[in-house]
Amino acid sequence: MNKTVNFVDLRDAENIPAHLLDRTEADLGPYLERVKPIIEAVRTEGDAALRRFAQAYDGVTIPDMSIRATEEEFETAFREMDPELIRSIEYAIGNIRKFHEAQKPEDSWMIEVQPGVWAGDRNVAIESVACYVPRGKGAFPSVVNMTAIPGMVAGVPRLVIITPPAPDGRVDAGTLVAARLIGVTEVYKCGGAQGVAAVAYGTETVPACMKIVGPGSPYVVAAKKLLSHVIDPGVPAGPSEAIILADDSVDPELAALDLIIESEHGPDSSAWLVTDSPRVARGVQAALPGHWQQMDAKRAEFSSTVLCGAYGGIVLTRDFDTAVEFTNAYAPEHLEILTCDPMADLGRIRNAGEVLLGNHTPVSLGNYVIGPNAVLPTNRAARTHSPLSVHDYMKRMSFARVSARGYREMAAHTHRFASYEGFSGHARAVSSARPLAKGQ
Ligand SMILES: NC(=O)c1ccc[n+]([C@@H]2O[C@H](COP(=O)([O-])OP(=O)(O)OC[C@H]3O[C@@H](n4cnc5c(N)ncnc54)[C@H](O)[C@@H]3O)[C@@H](O)[C@H]2O)c1
Ligand SMILES: N[C@H](CO)Cc1c[nH]c[nH+]1
Ligand SMILES: [Zn+2]
Repeated sequence: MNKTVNFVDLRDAENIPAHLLDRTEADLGPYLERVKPIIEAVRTEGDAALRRFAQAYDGVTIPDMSIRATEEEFETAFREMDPELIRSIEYAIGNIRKFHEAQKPEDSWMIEVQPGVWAGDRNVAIESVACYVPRGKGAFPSVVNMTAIPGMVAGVPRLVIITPPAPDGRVDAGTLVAARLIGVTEVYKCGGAQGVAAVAYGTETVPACMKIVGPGSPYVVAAKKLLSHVIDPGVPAGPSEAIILADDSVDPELAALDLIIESEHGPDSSAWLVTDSPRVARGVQAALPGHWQQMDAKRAEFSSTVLCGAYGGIVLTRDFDTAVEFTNAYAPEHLEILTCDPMADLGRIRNAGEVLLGNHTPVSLGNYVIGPNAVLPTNRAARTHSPLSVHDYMKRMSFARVSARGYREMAAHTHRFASYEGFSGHARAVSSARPLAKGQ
């Protein structure tokens, strides 16, 4: 594999070239056009369209494929699954559930704003949520865990999974095992834009849901964007991306291993080593080919395409402050900090989905077993969005109650506002025209 790792030397640069902050997701144009007819076909033809697209895009050869995973499929998945892997899925579920239970807000709270005036919030689970579990460039029982567990913790009454079928018309076994262990009973075989459309509009088999969560390819991201007026698209989680932020204290072999992690997701991923150490930069550049030779050929190809392409590689900065500045501007989905004092450097990070600290916390652990969610904002969305959490499966409603005592004071202030803004109805509702009992 004689590709050249993308090496960007910014030591003499006045500022960060804007194109370095781009991702493949930045240009959804072609995907938006591509998914429009798919969405319309699912809206008008329902299950028949899902079966047609499963054949066209997922290579399914079973024309009468059952769109909902059957009990027999769940049982077969358990029977065929390596017991050690089942134990690992259970281990991960335990940690992820513990983390998200700690996140869960109380059912409600209330304060007395003024004497005789009470107000508060109630936290209520969303009635129906669809969890998108990708299946194109990999199988993701880990994404089942990351999307279904917070939904169960939140108490969502109807939590379903949609995921692309394999050519034999079945759902990935790990996905079914994780779903059953978590308690999700509805798994539907539809992925890509057609899956998003199915839970947006509903079909004969797939229920319409109020929200969709979970990561996906640009086809999924484009469909969510086009259907955002029909179904809440949730956290913008697109192709995986990472920054490894390193100083001169790190072993380049370790930094190279961790730089590869997210780059292997697909050619549409992004991954950068950002360092002020020429030794580490050159050491990582030299180490990568050896790691690729030890990898699965498809994943090595994905990784080298990313790290030798426009959306990944090595950035060398004149000092560590500039490396931190690049990281905050980039707003990575995953950030690893490999420095002599990562906890101190954590305080300097403003924009990142998750931050993993030190040599013993590679992104792989965060992806699967630590507990925090691995469905994270991509394409710089980390500047304003948070990791998927229990809060994404709930919403708040505020409430208030004003006693007669509180009303007398509030009515006068309210009347002045309404009169100034020209709302006579607002004003009359708090005037002497209000038929309150005498003395109230
Ligand atoms: N941000 C996160 O938290 C997170 C987590 C896990 C994975 N990911 C990312 O999610 C993405 C998953 O993408 P994926 O491709 O593996 O799976 P996917 O399920 O998102 O996409 C595959 C689906 O796309 C559809 N499709 C394929 N070719 C098509 C075409 N030409 N036209 C229309 N539709 C087509 C098919 O229906 C297929 O099932 C990856 O980029 C991965 O990096 C992100
Ligand atoms: N890194 C992905 C989020 O970008 C999560 C994941 C799942 N499986 C492997 N990786
Ligand atoms: Zn990953």
